[in-house]
Amino acid sequence: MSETQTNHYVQLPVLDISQPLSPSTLSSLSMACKEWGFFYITNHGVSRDLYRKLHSLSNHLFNFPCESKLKVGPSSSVKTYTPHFIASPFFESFRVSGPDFFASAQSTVDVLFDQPNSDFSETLKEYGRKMTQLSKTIVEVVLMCLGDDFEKKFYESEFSKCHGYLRIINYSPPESIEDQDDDDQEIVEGLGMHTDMSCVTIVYQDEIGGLQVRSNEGKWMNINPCHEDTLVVNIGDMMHAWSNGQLRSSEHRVVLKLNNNNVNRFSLAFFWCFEDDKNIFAPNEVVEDGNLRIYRPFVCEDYVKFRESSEKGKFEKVGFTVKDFAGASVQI
Ligand SMILES: O=C(O)CCC(=O)C(=O)O
Ligand SMILES: [Fe+2]
Repeated sequence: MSETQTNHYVQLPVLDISQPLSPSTLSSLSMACKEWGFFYITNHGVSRDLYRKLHSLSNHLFNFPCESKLKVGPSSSVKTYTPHFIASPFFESFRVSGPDFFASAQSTVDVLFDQPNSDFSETLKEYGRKMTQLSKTIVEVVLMCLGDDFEKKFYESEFSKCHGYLRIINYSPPESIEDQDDDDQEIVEGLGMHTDMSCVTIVYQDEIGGLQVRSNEGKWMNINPCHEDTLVVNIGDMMHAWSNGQLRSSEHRVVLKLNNNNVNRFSLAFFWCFEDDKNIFAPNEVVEDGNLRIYRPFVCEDYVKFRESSEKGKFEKVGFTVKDFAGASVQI
């Protein structure tokens, strides 16, 4: 199914993560987190060189024959390789999980390569370490958006056991079609509409673009393709539920144009999540005066399992969100 590309770009604040937060930056960030659940970060400390390396090493893995890649995936309890036709015909991904990113990456490499090779795992170890550091800083900043000193009050007690995993994604371009209108470009979904389950997600997307966020009115808005110097951050369901819905976990998707010179789109999504046995329950201070809780308390792992098993949404292509899972029919 194809549809027509829209040309609306959403305006999002850019947070210089290397600098102390000014009151005006905090206020625009806070607005963006509540309205869009998306913002950009810059000066994140990941070099262009590291991204180039990640891209070329990942391509190497994706270039293995399908039969080899399938050996990585379904055999393990964590679905490390997601083949085409799960999320969409154009989507495939490898997952690398923390905290030992090296070991996780190496278990994939060991299945694919005949010879010992640690280039990929070393690089993933470095990227995992950088994303872990960044995620911690981002969670602190996001907590500041909720109230004065909230990072001091809640970071240690609620967020210090978070863990991360990375999804390395290869989108193959759809084949071009005839009868194309010059103004309106035909598009297909590379990754269907979903919300992330994480507390926060950090996305690197290459220059091709295609990431879109759904506005409150249901309109698809483009998120600028960022170059190596800017990353996209979005709020996921866990943070949304913990903040009693104050921070938005927006529906988003990835669209692919039918004619982009046959170039694959490459992206990296790093998900920073609560520990499995965490009971998510918005603290009193987070529930604004006069408001009630909009989610019943739930255990993180149960939500992840609900998402993985829900028929409509085989993990990446999700029809359900935390609202379906823990939305309170009676407010508490
Ligand atoms: O590929 C992208 O740009 C975003 C991927 C994404 O939203 C996800 O994996 O959850
Ligand atoms: Fe996502």
